[in-house]
Formats: sequence, structure tokens, C-alpha cells
Amino acid sequence: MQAASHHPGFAWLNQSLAPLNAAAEYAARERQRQLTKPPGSLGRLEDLAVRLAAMQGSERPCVDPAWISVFAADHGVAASGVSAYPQEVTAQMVANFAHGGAAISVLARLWGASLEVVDVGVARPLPGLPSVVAARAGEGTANFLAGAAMTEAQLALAMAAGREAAERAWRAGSRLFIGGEMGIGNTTSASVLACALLKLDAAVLVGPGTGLDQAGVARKREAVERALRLHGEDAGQPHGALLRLGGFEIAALCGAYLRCAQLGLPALVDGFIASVALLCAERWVEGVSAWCLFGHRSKEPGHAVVLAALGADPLLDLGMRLGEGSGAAAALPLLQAACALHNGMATFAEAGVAEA
Ligand SMILES: Cc1cc2ncn([C@H]3O[C@H](COP(=O)(O)O)[C@@H](O)[C@H]3O)c2cc1C
Ligand SMILES: O=C(O)c1cccnc1
Repeated sequence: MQAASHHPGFAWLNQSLAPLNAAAEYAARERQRQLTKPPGSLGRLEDLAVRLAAMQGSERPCVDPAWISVFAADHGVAASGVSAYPQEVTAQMVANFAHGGAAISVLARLWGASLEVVDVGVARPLPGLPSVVAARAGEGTANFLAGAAMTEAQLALAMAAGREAAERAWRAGSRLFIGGEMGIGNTTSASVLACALLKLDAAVLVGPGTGLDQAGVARKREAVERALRLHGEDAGQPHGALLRLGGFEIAALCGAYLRCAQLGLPALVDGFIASVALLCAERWVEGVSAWCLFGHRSKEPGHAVVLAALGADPLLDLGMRLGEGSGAAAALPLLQAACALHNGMATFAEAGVAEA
């Protein structure tokens, strides 16, 4: 763990990560060899079951019930014309999540996952949404083209919002955590965070987000370049990067992945923004990504770069570029299948099938 800050709000980050269980991993691998199929014939579904066994400390892994937290917040940089959509969409989508009408709402219902929405700092939340968890670190971040995006205290609050979501999932008996995000402008924040941490040029990371045209992408790239000139020196490590360039929802996701790794709760990672949050977490405390599986490769071009930096090879590549946790949720039934096959298939001995 790097010495980032003496702010007491970060003390929880000193807790050690949970260990992976080598005995359960071995037992699961042995079981896979005995199931009625040629060894290896279920491909990555076999590896998924074995990795989940190591994480859950059980020869018989299970991802149900799965838990989804969608973190929502606004971005000061949205005022600089970096998104195809206006900032109000963040609050409007929070209402849509609460009413069950968003893509992630449908997928959560379809696969039987519980879904909560956490307001980490929407600029102007719509009134009368009792089902939204309030964990507000502010009324959106400040525009990082003018100064730091947030204060130290706000960063601690936003990361604690993620920590608490992981703890709610854990207390509810969830076996898998999915984090999603909603925040107009957050692909700009995620791009500049990744540039600062990976020391890459804006051109490598910046893409269309919600659907900018060429001129829009050029404007966004210029904004990212300006932010790097302003903050790059102080943003080479995750604490400084999140403080100066972050979003509250990205910091919350970072905190959630860190807490999942401390608790020993496997996380299924979504697209570009979620992966950048995980990059922050992994740079903060090495080993967090060992607790993560990767749902999909987003069409946002920067995602491939961040996945490579994390050494990740996601399950799906469907051309999705939505966020909200939707790409992770789309991969959830594959994890369910991996566990069901692992736990439910007969062994050669049980079925009386001859081995090779
Ligand atoms: C209706 C709507 C629903 C969404 N759900 C997720 N996002 C996604 O788009 C945003 C990031 O793109 P950018 O940086 O270009 O603003 C985030 O809120 C992200 O989750 C959405 C965007 C829109 C418009
Ligand atoms: O991959 C993502 O997370 C993504 C891409 C574009 C827009 N919003 C989210």
C-alpha cells in the first residue's frame, strides 16, 4: 500500500486483502477432472469455476445471489462540452434506475440479481426517490480543467460510499459483486485518469463515449491534454489522480473493489469506466484485481488499453458501450453456468462412464 494521505478517512485501506484459498482451488480442479467430459472441454467455464472456488474458499462455488450497486455522480467537466448528452441525464437516469426502466434494471431482474442505486453526488437529484441510497460527497465534482476535481474529504467520502456498498452486499450474503456507474462526462474523467496512471497520450485513450462525432472527440482529446498539463505531475498515483481528475462514482467503484478484495467477495468488472476504477484500486493496493473477473470488452477504444494494463481477458465482446454495469451483468449467466456445471454434473464414477 502506498503512503497516499494521512487523512483518517483512508485508514481502512491499510487492512490486508483476503487470501485466495489454494486448497479449495485444488479440490475444484480435481473435481473438474472427474466430471463426465474430456478434460478441458468446457474451456473457460472450467477456469471460471476453479477461480471462483479459490476466491470463495469452497470446492462448490456459487455466484447467486449476485449484487449490483450502480454509483451515480456528476462531473464539472461536463460543462466543457465533452459528452454528447447534457448533465441533467445523470439525475434522470437515476430516476430511471429507481423505476426499473434502465438496461441494468432489466438485466438484474432477468438474472435474479439485487440492484441498488447509490447517489455519490448527482448535481441536482430529482426529488421523491426513496429507494436511492444517499451517500453524497458533493453536488458533482469541480471542473478539473480549472483545478482539482474534489477535496481530500470528498475523496474519502466517495471511496467510503463504495466500501459501504460492498459491505451491504457482503452482509446480505451475496456471492458476487457488480459495480456500475452513471455520470455524464465520466468517460472523459476515466480517460484522463488512465492517461495519468499509465503515462499515455490522450490520443490512445480518448473515444466517443456516449457517441461524440469526430469534432467532438477532438474537443474531448484537447480537454484531456489540457487536464494532463495541469495535473499530470501530481496524478501519477491513484490518490492524486482521483483527487484531481476523478469522479465521485469512479472513486466509489475504486473503494468498492478494494473492500471486495479485503472481504473476499469476488467482483465482476464492467466496461471502460469500471476498469479504470479498478486500475486505481490495483495501483493503490496491489492484488485487488486477483479478486476480479472481467465481464466484457467495451467498444470504447480506451478499454482495450486498460484491460491490457490489468492483464485482463474479458468473457464477452459484444460491441456494448453503455456502462451502468450492463456488460458485467451480460456475462453473469456465464458465471452461473460455470458454477451449475461444476456443481451439478456427474463424475465418471457416479455415471458409470469409462474414462480415457
Ligand atoms: C441515456 C443514457 C444512459 C446511460 N447509461 C450509461 N451511460 C453512460 O454514458 C456516460 C458516459 O459517457 P460520456 O462521457 O460520453 O457522457 C455515463 O453516464 C455512462 O455510464 C448512459 C448515457 C446516456 C446518455
Ligand atoms: O465502457 C463503458 O463503461 C462506457 C462506454 C461508453 C459510455 N459509457 C460507458
